[in-house]
Amino acid sequence: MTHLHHGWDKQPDPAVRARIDELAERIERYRASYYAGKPDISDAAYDALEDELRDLDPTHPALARVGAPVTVTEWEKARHEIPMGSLNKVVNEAELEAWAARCDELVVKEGGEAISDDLFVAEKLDGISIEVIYRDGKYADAITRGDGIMGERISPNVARMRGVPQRLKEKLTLSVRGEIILKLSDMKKSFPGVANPRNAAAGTSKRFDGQGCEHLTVLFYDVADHLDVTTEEQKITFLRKQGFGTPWTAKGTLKDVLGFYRKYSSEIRAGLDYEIDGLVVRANSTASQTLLGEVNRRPRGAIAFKFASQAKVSKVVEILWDTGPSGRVTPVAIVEPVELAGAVVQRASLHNMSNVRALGIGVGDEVLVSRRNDVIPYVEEVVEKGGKTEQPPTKCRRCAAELVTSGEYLLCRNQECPALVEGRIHNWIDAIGALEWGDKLIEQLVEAKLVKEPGDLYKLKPKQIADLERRGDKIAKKVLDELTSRLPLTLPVFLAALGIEGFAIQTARLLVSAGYTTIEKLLAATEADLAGISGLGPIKAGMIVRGLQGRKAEIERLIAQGIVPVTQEQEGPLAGMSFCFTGALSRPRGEMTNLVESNGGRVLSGVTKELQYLVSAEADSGSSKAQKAKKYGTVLLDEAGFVKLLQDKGVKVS
Ligand SMILES: NC(=O)c1ccc[n+]([C@@H]2O[C@H](COP(=O)([O-])OP(=O)(O)OC[C@H]3O[C@@H](n4cnc5c(N)ncnc54)[C@H](O)[C@@H]3O)[C@@H](O)[C@H]2O)c1
Ligand SMILES: [Zn+2]
Repeated sequence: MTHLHHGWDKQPDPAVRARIDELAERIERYRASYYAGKPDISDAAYDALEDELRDLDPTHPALARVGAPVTVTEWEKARHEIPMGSLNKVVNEAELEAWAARCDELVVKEGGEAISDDLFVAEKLDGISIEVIYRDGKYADAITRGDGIMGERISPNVARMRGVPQRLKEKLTLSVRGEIILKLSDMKKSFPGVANPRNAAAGTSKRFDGQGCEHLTVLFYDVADHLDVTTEEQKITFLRKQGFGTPWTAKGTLKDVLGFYRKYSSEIRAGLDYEIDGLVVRANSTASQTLLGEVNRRPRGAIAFKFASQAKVSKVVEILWDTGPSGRVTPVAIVEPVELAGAVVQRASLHNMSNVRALGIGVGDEVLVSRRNDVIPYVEEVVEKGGKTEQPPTKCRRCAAELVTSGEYLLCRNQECPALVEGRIHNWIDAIGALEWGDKLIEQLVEAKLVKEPGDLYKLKPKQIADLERRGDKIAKKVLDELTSRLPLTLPVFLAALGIEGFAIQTARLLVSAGYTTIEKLLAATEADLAGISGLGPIKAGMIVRGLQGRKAEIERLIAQGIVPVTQEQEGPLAGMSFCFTGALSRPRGEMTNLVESNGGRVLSGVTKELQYLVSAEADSGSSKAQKAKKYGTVLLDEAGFVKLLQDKGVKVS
């Protein structure tokens, strides 16, 4: 971290001073690009830097500016009748509560009424601010925010946008404020290849030829003075009556607002057809707003309640290329420690090789690290280059084998690579459910070359384990007992333990219930044989066959050692039971089949001698299947009887 908290009683040290100056200079530069519709960095990175500056120097003039000065363009400059401001922001509930409490205190002191019980909320649209002027009810002018005082007159463009009436319902002269946005559905339809609606809206709305403006939308949220209203609610009602499009709004108490915010953060936001970056909360009463006044062209009686962005800037110290258990090489950035969502972060994922290339990241770079919903932190972007761009390695860091590229990934294909061996052993231990076997022990055994494949586990002598660092006789006995206590393995467990791609336990069970009841039968199966099994398909069938063939020698060694999967009995509470479904049942057939199979039972398509249970809508139906079943002595069940049987066996049925 370049800064830590330091007391304001002291003069800031020169390093902090330098960081302040650097941040201020960069912030100005980023703003200029951003308001021209060509941001250099993401909003999250920008906000992180602005927050950092605010922490270091809360009264820095760079923080007080609104928008950016208008640069020379084809558009005519125009002065706003009433300056267009910005909003202060809060990013969590505690900050919002503090804002409301402060407002209440100020208003009450001035003889007004507390605002917390009468707030007005609107979606905070992530677009471009615009002032639109009507004269005698007719559309007259549209001016961008610019630096808040002077903007650009882009009237012909805005006239073409949706949600902007040419005429009002009444012959009024007034100035309204709104946000130019590009709806996501319109972006998809009319702006192929564009990913950021805000930037597209900014660029398009300033095109001199006006092309594309017909796909933009303006939503209005404010009407300047001219009117005789006493609340925000009346303003928005007025706007809607005059034919303006508006964002969603609501009135409520502080508690209501917190509820809206949670609902928006957790679900509503994701389903909207346009982007919002928070909610705007204001005192509903315009009198209270006037009492509260403004500071730095930011009203005190209103606040941007932004959705949390769990991102901070930090510096890359090192880039690691870890080979994982599947051979995949995952790049990880080691960064200077930063606190994110309550945790100190030092490692951030870079996903894969392609991503490293796309980011152009290197040691020494300033990066934006984020952590969302408790997932592993990752590097979102390079904010500023500070060093050489990282070149992906050509050799595995674990085994020095040449790496190969597969799609977006780098892979170590050396089957003897310790990372892969560890991965396979790990998978075996997990699948058979042996306890006491930690990662570290597996690592030690692989390192000592005592274990190369699962079969080697069963050859281990207690002394070999006991002699490892920090182990001993007791541990050795315990882990070896665990291992043998799991024998014999059922066929599905044996198969899943091999860890073949696309071959988890469910799939293994499916194969067994489809008649592949021995390992020999499976090894003899072709892709075409397996592809015919319902629920498998050709892709999985291919993976299974190739995976099994690739491990054939190893499987044979296991069997030769006596690790023979037991095949006669399946595992699960319904092991050894068979069912057939017929007629219209209330649950989908697939669900019933899955219920049986995932608990070790078998589903047959017709009534045979070996069928134990026939399940139909009515247990005593006279259907041909039912008659046949009676002849064979098959038990007839209705759906309720079936459910009861499963429940009696301990199967959960929802
Ligand atoms: N990426 C970059 O380089 C960069 C640079 C500068 C600023 N920014 C971004 O710009 C934003 C800050 O600048 P700002 O002052 O333009 O906006 P702001 O986020 O501070 O919010 C104020 C603006 O919100 C808009 N708004 C939307 N819905 C509204 C509603 N219902 N009621 C009232 N206002 C509403 C208005 O245009 C208003 O001017 C930040 O999100 C920041 O990340 C990014
Ligand atoms: Zn390797």
